[in-house]
Amino acid sequence: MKPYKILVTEALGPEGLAFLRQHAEVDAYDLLPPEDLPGLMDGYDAVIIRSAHRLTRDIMAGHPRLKVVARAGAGVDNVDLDAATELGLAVINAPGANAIAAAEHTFGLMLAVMRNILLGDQHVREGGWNRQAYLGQELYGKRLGIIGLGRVGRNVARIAHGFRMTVTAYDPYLTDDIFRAHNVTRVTSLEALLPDIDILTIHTPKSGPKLGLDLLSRLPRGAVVINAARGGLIDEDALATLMESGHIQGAGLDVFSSEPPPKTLKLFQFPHVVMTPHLGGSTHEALAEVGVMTARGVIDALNGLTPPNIVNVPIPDIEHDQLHALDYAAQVAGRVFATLNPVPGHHLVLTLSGDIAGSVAPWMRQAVLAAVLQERVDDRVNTVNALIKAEEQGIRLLVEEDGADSGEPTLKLRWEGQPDTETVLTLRQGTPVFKVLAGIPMEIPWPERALITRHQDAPGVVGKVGTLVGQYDINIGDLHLGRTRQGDRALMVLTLDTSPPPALLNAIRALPGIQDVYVFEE
Ligand SMILES: NC(=O)c1ccc[n+]([C@@H]2O[C@H](COP(=O)([O-])OP(=O)(O)OC[C@H]3O[C@@H](n4cnc5c(N)ncnc54)[C@H](O)[C@@H]3O)[C@@H](O)[C@H]2O)c1
Ligand SMILES: O=C(O)CC[C@@H](O)C(=O)O
Repeated sequence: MKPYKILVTEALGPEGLAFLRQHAEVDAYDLLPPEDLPGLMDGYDAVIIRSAHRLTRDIMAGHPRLKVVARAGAGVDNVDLDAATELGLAVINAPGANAIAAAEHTFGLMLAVMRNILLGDQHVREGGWNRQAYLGQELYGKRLGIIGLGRVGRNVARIAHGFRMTVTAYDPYLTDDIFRAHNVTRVTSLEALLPDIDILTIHTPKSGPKLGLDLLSRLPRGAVVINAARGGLIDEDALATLMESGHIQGAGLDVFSSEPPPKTLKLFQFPHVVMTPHLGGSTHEALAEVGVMTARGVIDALNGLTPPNIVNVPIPDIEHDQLHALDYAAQVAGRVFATLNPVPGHHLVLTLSGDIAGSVAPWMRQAVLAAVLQERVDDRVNTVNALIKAEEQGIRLLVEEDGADSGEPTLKLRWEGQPDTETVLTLRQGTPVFKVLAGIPMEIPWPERALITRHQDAPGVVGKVGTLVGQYDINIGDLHLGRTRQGDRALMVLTLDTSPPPALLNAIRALPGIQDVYVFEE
């Protein structure tokens, strides 16, 4: 029996489906009627959609088994990200997997408009041969303006250079280096871009700038407009008005405010508007790439790993193995800290140093916080929703970086004002090593199975615990002792070769001087 059940609501590349089927029972539809989705969500660990479905709060809430939702594509505008995050659902996408396809489709639309390819085709099919009527224009030497120089925008720039176009772009979120690296002239406003280009193409997310009558009118007379990004970025009524007046010569549209567009769409009247049904990412190659990237992300997320294509967690740009090791360290530190200090404070102080300071810190704080909260929140809590759950619990996280940004990654945790709760863990060659536990300095490479006693430092305690463990035929692999000072608070950490039964734990608890016993097992 496979451990997971996954619903795929729309055709996914066969390679992606095959990967999913290695790990999960998969119910895959070529196109699930969207109205059937709400009734089908129960019982799945993950749901993968493409373009025909929307994952709203109502649809995602109330399914205890659901852990991951995925958009097999670049944009995630058809997933309610805030709701998914609050619900602790990891959101996966496939950034860049169809960027080449979308960029090539952009040029398909551009050439179709500039060279009258569809009109010519129709003319020939109708028996015509009027070459003069379909005189076109070259791309060579034209001024291309790109809004959004991301994964698709950069591929568009690359292809444009092949046509010997001059390329200018507007993208306020990127550094100058990226424009230089792609040989693109940077402008810092739409007002600076629009008047000086012949062809405009937009490649932002749905949240990008909306081009209405005012902005589109700034294009020079005779300009061409392409939108293969998201419907609504170009106002369709404004475009129709400017097509009617001849201000805009032609347009290529792959996406629409409403898909499919209504029969009343004014743009249908204009022969120089070329339209395709959201085909930008629809190549065999892109679907294979999208399918595999989405499937891997979904399975990794279900396995508790942090895939690079998770949308609602601030993933650091580090190697997968390093991330995995840090994730484990965060889990261990948070779990042990929360167990040894069961009475929480209001301010959790987390100090990060070494390789986890800087860009790794935003993710690390969520990972640690999730591990701490998992010990005390009934609801689902994970790296996705840790900040929200902490707020609900009245816990504020104070993150400090101690200035050392190289060397062994080290996490220090304590409830503010309670030095006895301090826990320090270092990641040494991939192994978590505690250096302080509950305020007591100790050096403990973390084992797979540990038994910890909290006791009063007194003669005989160690021997009595050891004898009891032996009576249950359990081998002790390692033993560490620490205390604040002679006769005061003490901790003993035993590495056990097999699991201690409840009767043994009760017997240890009953020993004089023992305050508590905890077991940690992988
Ligand atoms: N038609 C299709 O089938 C198809 C296929 C792939 C991608 N897409 C869409 O194309 C668009 C681009 O995809 P991508 O993979 O390149 O995304 P991306 O995230 O890699 O790039 C988007 C770029 O837009 C920039 N941007 C964001 N807001 C902006 C603003 N207000 N002004 C200017 N720039 C802004 C970002 O800085 C980023 O560089 C998305 O909407 C995506 O959903 C459509
Ligand atoms: O092909 C698709 O289903 C989606 C393509 C596109 O909208 C994307 O966001 O990647």
